[in-house]
Amino acid sequence: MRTAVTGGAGFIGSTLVDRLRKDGHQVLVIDDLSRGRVDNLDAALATADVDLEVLDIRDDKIGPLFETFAPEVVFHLAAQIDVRNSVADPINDADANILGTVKIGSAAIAAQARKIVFMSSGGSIYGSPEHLPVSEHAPVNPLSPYACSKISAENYLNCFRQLHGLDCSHIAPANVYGPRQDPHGEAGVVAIFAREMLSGGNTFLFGDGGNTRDYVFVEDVVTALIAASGTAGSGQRFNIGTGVETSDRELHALLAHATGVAAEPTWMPARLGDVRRSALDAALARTELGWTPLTSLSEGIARTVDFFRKLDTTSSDTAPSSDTAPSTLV
Ligand SMILES: C[C@H]1O[C@H](OP(=O)(O)OP(=O)(O)OC[C@H]2O[C@@H](n3cnc4c(=O)[nH]c(N)nc43)[C@H](O)[C@@H]2O)[C@@H](O)[C@@H](O)C1=O
Repeated sequence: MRTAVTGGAGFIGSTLVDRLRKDGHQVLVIDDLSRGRVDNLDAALATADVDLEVLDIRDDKIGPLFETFAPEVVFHLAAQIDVRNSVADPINDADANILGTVKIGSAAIAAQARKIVFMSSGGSIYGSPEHLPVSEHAPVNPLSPYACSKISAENYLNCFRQLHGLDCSHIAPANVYGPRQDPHGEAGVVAIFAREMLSGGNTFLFGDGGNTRDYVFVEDVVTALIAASGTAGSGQRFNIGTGVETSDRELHALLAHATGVAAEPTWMPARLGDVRRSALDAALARTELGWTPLTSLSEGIARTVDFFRKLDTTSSDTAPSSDTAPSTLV
């Protein structure tokens, strides 16, 4: 199958590209490298099956590029991913995430692609829901421009599906973690703790350390993206998470165990804007996509720590990939 992956040089995107390539697909990566890294694609680009086009998703060249490559499926992961940045600069966020999606969707329609699989954000679009784990039936309640832009992009793609027959599904993950996550970003606490513990730095816990998150391993998210590229789940959003809440304190202890570092965290006041509890109900993905998370948190953390440990010994560059590239947070 011919596939295009926007944001394919980022943390999630490049993991997706690796899987698509191993499954025998042709991949066109579109990434402006604002956050993504070519290093993430080193193995993929060494093959004849993967090409990288360094381009902003809003560039007019996207149309002709898609017409020439003729992807059957477009995985759209490129986005402005910083929630705080979306609050400070909602116009930039809307420009990248809404207009960028309209551009990618229009190019996919013109190139007669079959489907677009969109990276939404299960962690942000429901706000602070009453019941956890939250299902897709819960009302959306965007508390940031970022969440607004993700919901808006879903709506545009659903509209294009009805207007033009370009099929779509939306993958809405919880807190994604794993190798290649950017430890220098605003979010991504697993990568942040791993890097700090391995390099002898400080780790911080905010408030009482009792915030909870649903941590889902990047390989499991990639499995969901690929499962959604078939005919199932037409026009639907799929929450992708484990349904399990892990507190910041518990996460810190798991990372300390995996790195073998016993350092105590530095306690800081609670951060304004931090959600208290978060977990996603992925029942729809289980029934419709046959998806289930295969990686336990302890195994995923061990693999992530292993990645950062090797990076330390093989490179002086301590800044591996970013979240989903040009910019995703989920
Ligand atoms: C939907 C939503 O999802 C994510 O936001 P997040 O859940 O806040 O992600 P995080 O990895 O920054 O924090 C997770 C937990 O970990 C705690 N925590 C402790 N110590 C540190 C610490 O040192 N750094 C950070 N960042 N968090 C820490 C922090 O207080 C929180 O309880 C982002 O993708 C975000 O962009 C987004 O939109």
